[in-house]
Amino acid sequence: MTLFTPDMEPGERSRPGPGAVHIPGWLTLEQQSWIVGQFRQWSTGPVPIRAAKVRGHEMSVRTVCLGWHWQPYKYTREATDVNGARVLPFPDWMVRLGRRALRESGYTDAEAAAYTPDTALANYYDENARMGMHQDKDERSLAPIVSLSIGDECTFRFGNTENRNKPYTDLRLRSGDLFVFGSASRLAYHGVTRVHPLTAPNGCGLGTGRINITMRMTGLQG
Ligand SMILES: O=C(O)CCC(=O)C(=O)O
Ligand SMILES: [Fe+2]
Repeated sequence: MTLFTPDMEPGERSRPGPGAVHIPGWLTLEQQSWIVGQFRQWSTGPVPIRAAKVRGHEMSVRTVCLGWHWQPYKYTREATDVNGARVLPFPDWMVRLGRRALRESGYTDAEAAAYTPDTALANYYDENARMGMHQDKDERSLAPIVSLSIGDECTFRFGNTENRNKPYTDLRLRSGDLFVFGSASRLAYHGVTRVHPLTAPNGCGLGTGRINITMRMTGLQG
C-alpha cells in the first residue's frame, strides 16, 4: 500500500472570481465520514430525500434540506411538495463550520462572525446526475454560499453573473473540498457538468456518488 499518491496531496487554492475561493482538502477524512453519517440520518426524514420537480421534470440530483426546505423556487418551513412535514432544524455545528469557512477563505473576521446560515441543501449525485447552470437566487440575503463536497469528484462549472455561457471556469471538486462564493460572485451562474465515478477516497464514508452541501442565509423570518 502506498501512503500517498500525488493526487491525494491537497492542491492549491484558487480564486475563480472575486469573492470566490476553492480550498482543496479542507475537511479531514474523519470529518467527511462523520458528515456522511449525518447526511444518512437527514435523508430518512421527517422529510425524506427526494428529487425536486422543476416544471414537471424531476432533477437528477436528490436533495434533503435543513433549516428551511427549498422547493422550486422558494423556501418553506414545511415540505409542502413532499409530505408536508416540518424541515429539520439547522445544526449549530454547521453555523460554526460556515464561519470558519469564511474566515479561512479571506473574508474578514466581522463578515465571518456575522455569518449565520439558516438553510442547507444537501444534494446526492449518482454517477449520472448533473446540475444545469443556475444562480442561487431564492435567498433574500446576499451573504456568501459555503459549499462542501464529499465522495466522488465532479466537474464544477463556475461562471459569470450575466448568463449561463462563457466565460466560465471548470474545476474539479474533490472529497473534502471547500468552495465559497460571495460578494461580487454571489450571483454567478454555476453547475455540475459531470460526476467522475470511482474517485471517492477510502475513508470518506461514501462508497459511490457525491454529496454536496451548500449553506446559505435565506434572509427570511418566521
Ligand atoms: O453540487 C454542487 O457542487 C453545487 C450545488 C448547487 O449549485 C446547488 O445546490 O445550488
Ligand atoms: Fe447552486
